[in-house]
Amino acid sequence: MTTQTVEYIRYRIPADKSAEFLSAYTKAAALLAAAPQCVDFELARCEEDFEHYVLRITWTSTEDHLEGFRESELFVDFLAEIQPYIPFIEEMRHYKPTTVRGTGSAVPTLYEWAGGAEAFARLTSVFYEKVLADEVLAPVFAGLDPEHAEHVALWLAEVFGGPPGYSETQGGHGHMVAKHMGRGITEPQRRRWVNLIQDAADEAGLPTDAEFRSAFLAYVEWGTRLAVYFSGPDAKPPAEQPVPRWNWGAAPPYQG
Ligand code: HEM
Repeated sequence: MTTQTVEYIRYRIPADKSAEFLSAYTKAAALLAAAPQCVDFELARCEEDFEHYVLRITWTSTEDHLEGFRESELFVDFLAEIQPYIPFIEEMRHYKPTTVRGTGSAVPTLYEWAGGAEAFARLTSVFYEKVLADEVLAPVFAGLDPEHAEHVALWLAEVFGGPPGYSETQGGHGHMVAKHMGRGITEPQRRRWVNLIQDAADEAGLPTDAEFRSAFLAYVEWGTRLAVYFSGPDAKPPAEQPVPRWNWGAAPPYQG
């Protein structure tokens, strides 16, 4: 359970003070942005009743907010900006996030964008043909289970936001990671894996747009580096964790 807490501050600002309120918060925002206890924040104005504003601030924890930020020099400057509006606060409390959370379907998943299950099946089948013909990787995958490519396709599909096919038929994150333990994967092998999966993505016709490929490669970099770590001598078996769910990161899909 995260220690993060979300503070909601509801204001009712008379119409004649609204411009100066927004200007004060524009300055106060720089102080929140500089606070190491602040994760993110947003001030929203009510569409139905312009006098109502809600400021949402996510803090690393309630304690960090009350004993860290509130005791800091930044807070002195922050307070100087927003003090005139304290009498207009209607609610100021911390809320703990519950497990009820999620994202909607406004943004397609990487899985949908790639072309769904068939796209990942094409990808891994081309990829493992390349792997088995590759002088660096062929020895690593000698005696490969014929279903390996299909399993990896299920894994990638699930990671990129598709159905939980790997978790349901093979196991969770720990199961997948365990397949790499003791294999002593080297950096040249890892890098070849990364290069070949990108070649395979081209040949299998996965989208080539900048946003998709940068998100795809980000996961491949992350995943292969974890594979190297877990294949090494110091690796401890991972605690069972859910399969990671990768998303678009800083560059969402371009939908013109
Ligand atoms: C993003 C990176 C990676 C992903 C998503 C991935 C995925 C997987 C999955 C899902 C399995 C289990 C397959 C099954 O359940 O049958 C597996 C096994 C394996 N992986 Fe990876 N892997 C990655 C990186 C690597 C790298 C860099 C290497 C070596 C260069 C590697 C070598 C192997 C080997 C040798 C196995 C065992 C194959 C077998 O069952 O005989 N993997 N991988």
